Amino acid sequence: DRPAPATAGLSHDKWEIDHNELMLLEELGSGQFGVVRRGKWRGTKDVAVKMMKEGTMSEDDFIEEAKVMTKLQHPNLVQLYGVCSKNRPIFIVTEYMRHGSLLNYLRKNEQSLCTNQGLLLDMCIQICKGMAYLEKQNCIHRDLAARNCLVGTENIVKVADFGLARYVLDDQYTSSGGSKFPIKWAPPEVLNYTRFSSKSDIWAYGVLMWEVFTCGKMPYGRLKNSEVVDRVQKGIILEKPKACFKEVYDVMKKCWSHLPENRPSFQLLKGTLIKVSQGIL
Ligand SMILES: CCC(=O)Nc1cccc(Nc2nc(Nc3ccc(OCCOC)cc3)ncc2F)c1
Repeated sequence: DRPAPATAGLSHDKWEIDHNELMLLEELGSGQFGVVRRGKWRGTKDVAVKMMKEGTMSEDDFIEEAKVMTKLQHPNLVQLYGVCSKNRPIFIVTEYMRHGSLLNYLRKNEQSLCTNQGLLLDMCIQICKGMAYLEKQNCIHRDLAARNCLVGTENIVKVADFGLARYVLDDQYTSSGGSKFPIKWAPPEVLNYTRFSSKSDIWAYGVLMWEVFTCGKMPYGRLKNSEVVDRVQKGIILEKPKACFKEVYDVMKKCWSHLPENRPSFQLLKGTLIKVSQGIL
């Protein structure tokens, strides 16, 4: 596993990274948390550095959580290397993924991807493996979507920002009535009671599969959030993407079972998807 970062010897916390060991390079983009830049750690290691805009997150709680998150290690999870918490803004240092967010990757490569169902299904299976690991570790993502997955070399796909949603202070983002809440990825029990679980992650995963097989379309098109809430409550689900085998759409529909207990676990889903991929390819 990863070598423990050498700290300046001041703090004996191995998740603390000395910012003097970081060289910040080009900006990669920005999220609701602040700016993300590519960086070099100890001169050689490519990293992504999320510079947390002040006031966007409950920092002390997050730093507590960082100790746990550095222990979550899986080939399909973007590895958290550590935090620079001795200064403000705090830096979150993670593994660098060359091709950026899955959503942008799907949209940019639509031509070559939308005829390659095998590759699209393989991406979904990789994400399912990462999520099955989180499920086993009792870690709920709360914001699973193609925008929060990242693409590396050789079509490797990883889940990012797992569990981070708990530390966002902006309640426009955290409350289901908020303008920035990801309504289109939320199941009925989250819309009504904000009840998150691995089964609400499963619903979001079904929407993520729909994003993958439409090569990055916006779910429910330009419908307003209130219209989407109305449809979801009535049990109206997303239509089958054109470039999608019926067997794959059947899996999406299972993820969108109205009751959480009728949805599969990621563990079960992983086996089903692998069988489907062997059957149709
Ligand atoms: C959802 C808001 C949010 O966090 N967004 C957000 C934006 C930017 C970067 C990250 N994070 C990470 N990015 C990379 N690699 C990366 C590589 C290329 C790239 O191309 C941008 C220009 O494309 C034309 C973007 C990202 N590796 C690890 C991350 F952790 C997260």
